[in-house]
Amino acid sequence: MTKLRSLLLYFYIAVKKIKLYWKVMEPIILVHGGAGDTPLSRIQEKFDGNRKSVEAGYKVLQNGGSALDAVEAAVRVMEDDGIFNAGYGSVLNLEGEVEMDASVMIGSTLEAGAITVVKDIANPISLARLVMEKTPHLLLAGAGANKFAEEQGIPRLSPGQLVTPYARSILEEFKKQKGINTKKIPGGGGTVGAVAIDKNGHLAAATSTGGMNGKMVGRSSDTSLIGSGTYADDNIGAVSTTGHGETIARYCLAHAILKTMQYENKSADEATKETLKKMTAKLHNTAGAITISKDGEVGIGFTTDRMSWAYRKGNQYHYGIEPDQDFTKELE
Ligand SMILES: NC(=O)C[C@H](N)C(=O)O
Repeated sequence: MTKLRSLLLYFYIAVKKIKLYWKVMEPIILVHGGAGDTPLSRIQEKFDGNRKSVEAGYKVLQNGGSALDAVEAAVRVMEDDGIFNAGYGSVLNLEGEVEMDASVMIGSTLEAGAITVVKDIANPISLARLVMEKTPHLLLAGAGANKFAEEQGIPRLSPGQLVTPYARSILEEFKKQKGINTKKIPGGGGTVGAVAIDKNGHLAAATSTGGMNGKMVGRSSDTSLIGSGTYADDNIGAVSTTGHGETIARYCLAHAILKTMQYENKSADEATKETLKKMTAKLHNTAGAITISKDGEVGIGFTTDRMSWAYRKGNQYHYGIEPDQDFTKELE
């Protein structure tokens, strides 16, 4: 009997050690569809878009795919949707054009890629990934980034193909209101982002945006800046942010959230909410963020009126858009 007991104990310790060595994680994909004053009429469409995005990302993770592949797949779905301010549906600059920013980062090696002020491509997030994987650089801008896209075989769309009637209408509204109101996010946000942890415990983050409605031509946003819009580190967590870009960039928001987790021993949710509150108190402007910690904790926060978000962990699907909202669904 004692022999059997010590054998069982031995087996238990061995399994624990193996698990520690090959960190087997429950995969999670968490997405956002932008922080801002989303009109009530667009809430359901945002929920639908976030659900499709989570489905795409989770499928990758379920099949044993990497966090990087999952966040790219999730963001691509939202870039194609039309309801979000990214890819098709991006807000317009003062001259009525779409100029997009995106960034991606992997937590295992801290490799990252970004693009800014890019025109006429469907999926900026995939171009950011190519910058990471195929160039010695971190960030490509404007005409150079578009040239690289062509070299990589990414089709160039015709001018105006990414412009939706909604984007055109809010630019008109913005122009009527005369000029850039730096304290508000004109156009109600809608940037998209995703963070994921895969079964090997690796993290990745991705963010994509059309920027700000009525922005100056050539304006580049926080979404293209590693540390502001996007950050991932397997030793801490992964973050994607959204909101007033100039404020997020000055606060290095994504990195600030992770440092709060690392040095102040806060959970992903505490760090996300508290860092956002501190940023808003100091810089008097608003934002939102989503976070996954290295242990698979989820963090969601925003100081804007709304931010649509959704995640899947196992068979649990969670989503919301208002403060403190958390709808839960049990999936098959
Ligand atoms: N809604 C957003 O997230 C906008 C983006 N952060 C920007 O400033 O361009």
